[in-house]
Amino acid sequence: MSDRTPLMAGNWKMNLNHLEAIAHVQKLAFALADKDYDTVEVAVLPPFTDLRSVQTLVDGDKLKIKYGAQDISAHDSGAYTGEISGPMLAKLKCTYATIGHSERRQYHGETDQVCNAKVKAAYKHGITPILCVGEGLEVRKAGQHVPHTLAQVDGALEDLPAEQAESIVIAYEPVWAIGTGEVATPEDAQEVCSAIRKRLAELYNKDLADKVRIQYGGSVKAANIAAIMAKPDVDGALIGGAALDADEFVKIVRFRDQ
Ligand SMILES: O=C(CO)COP(=O)(O)O
Repeated sequence: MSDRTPLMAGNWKMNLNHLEAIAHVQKLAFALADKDYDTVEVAVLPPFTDLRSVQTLVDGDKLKIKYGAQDISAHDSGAYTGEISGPMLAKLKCTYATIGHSERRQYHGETDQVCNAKVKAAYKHGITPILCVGEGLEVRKAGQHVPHTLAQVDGALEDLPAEQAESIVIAYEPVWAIGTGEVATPEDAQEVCSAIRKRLAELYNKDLADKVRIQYGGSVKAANIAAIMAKPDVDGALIGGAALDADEFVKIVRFRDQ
């Protein structure tokens, strides 16, 4: 048993406006008992426009739910229309910023180099990156999923000091399992998560690698989370569709009760 606290994070993607966000977080707060947070860390990753509302709710009611952004700019300020900076997210007391989600890589051309700059920008402002990596279907069919994913890890962590890398969260999200209902097997998840941990030991050291939380993401539901979490190198999940249903998300958080 590792002493890593699992992180269950709901990536809402482009869903739930700020009013819906308030209702949703209230439902989570109501359904989760204090003891749930002792064994599992719970986070929501809403759209930018919801963050202020979520912050107000979490602060006002002293909720233990953490929150973060789905992206972060590599720049601190300036002429970058449409972008949201680290200082802005830090001001909203975001704990996390998702970086390099496959949808950002696919639709917004984010490269490993861009991810690397964003990881550094997050740390500069005290925000913990949730770095997303994972292969598409063609790469998986060619049996290249491990080297492909490790190359993404290498690229995003380039020149990142150990003091920062030790707190990073890495989410292994095979693209073919995202939003498709086709979940990776627990063995698939373990294979890549353990390869990522070994790579962290090579890039840094074993102590650091043993501290880093590595999540699985891709069609996670209450019905499959327990089997995935039973694998030794899986330290939580990044949940898309199922996180939009508060009851389902709470069941995922309580995977140990199943
Ligand atoms: O992309 C994901 C989380 O970041 C996974 O999405 P789904 O859980 O909807 O497959």
